[in-house]
Amino acid sequence: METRYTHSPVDIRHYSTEDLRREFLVEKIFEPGKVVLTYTHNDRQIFGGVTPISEPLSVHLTKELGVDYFLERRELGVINIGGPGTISIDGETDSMKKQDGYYIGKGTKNVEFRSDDAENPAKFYIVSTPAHHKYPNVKISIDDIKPRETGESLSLNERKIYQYIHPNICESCQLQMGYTVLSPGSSWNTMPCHTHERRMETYLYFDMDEDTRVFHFMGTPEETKHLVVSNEQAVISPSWSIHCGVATKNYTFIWAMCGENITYDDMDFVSMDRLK
Ligand SMILES: O=C(O)C(=O)C[C@H](O)C(=O)CO
Ligand SMILES: [Zn+2]
Repeated sequence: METRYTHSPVDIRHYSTEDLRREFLVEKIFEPGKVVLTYTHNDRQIFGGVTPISEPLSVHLTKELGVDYFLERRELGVINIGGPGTISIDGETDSMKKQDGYYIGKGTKNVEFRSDDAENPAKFYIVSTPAHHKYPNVKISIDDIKPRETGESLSLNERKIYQYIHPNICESCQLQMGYTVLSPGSSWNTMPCHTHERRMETYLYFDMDEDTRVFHFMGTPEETKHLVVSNEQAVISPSWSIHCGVATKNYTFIWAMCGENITYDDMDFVSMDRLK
């Protein structure tokens, strides 16, 4: 597991492109047959990819977290963005096609991920945050979520926001997770942009062609910087940072947040005249 430490807005003022990418971009999330995880000290979120091929995969973190098993003091969100697979949770197995998700509560001892077809493996994107209460495990299908339809094609930001781990769907201690799909012809996400001082967030960009790039904006509203992001790469967004992007073609992203509250709309919107 790779560790990323935290920064103040002043720290990044003189970062080169390379410095910014090293600190805030995760370039490889899905590796065949592997569990690839990043631990950010921003609210201690762990995120990454589980890509089983012919053997099942599980997350084994004990010494790293000072516990006997991964979810002893954590909760977990999962969304499959690859081929069909299954998930076994303390012996109970459920199918997981593309866009199926799961909330898995604290205290769950065994989570095993499998692909149905090694030629078209499942890609489980997982996010875990500290938790001090057990809430029930819930399977979440995109079909059960009424998306928020937002933006408009004339502003190039028409998109649907599917809130998977959200009080409307399931309980959680602090994890919120969802899936935003840009309409064809739209390319801006989260514009007008916002910060949320009370929560950090990570973004995984995917469903992009090989040559599509997202220009992800970060930094304080008054001093923005950007990261050029390819398919299936993730960005860490500290609480003080804006997080929005524009791409050369439509795309999809998974956002995951944790911190003080689970109030999705608790955002500090940034007026256009502040952006620099
Ligand atoms: O398209 C959007 O707008 C989003 O998906 C925004 C994220 O959900 C977010 O930043 C929540 O704080
Ligand atoms: Zn946000």
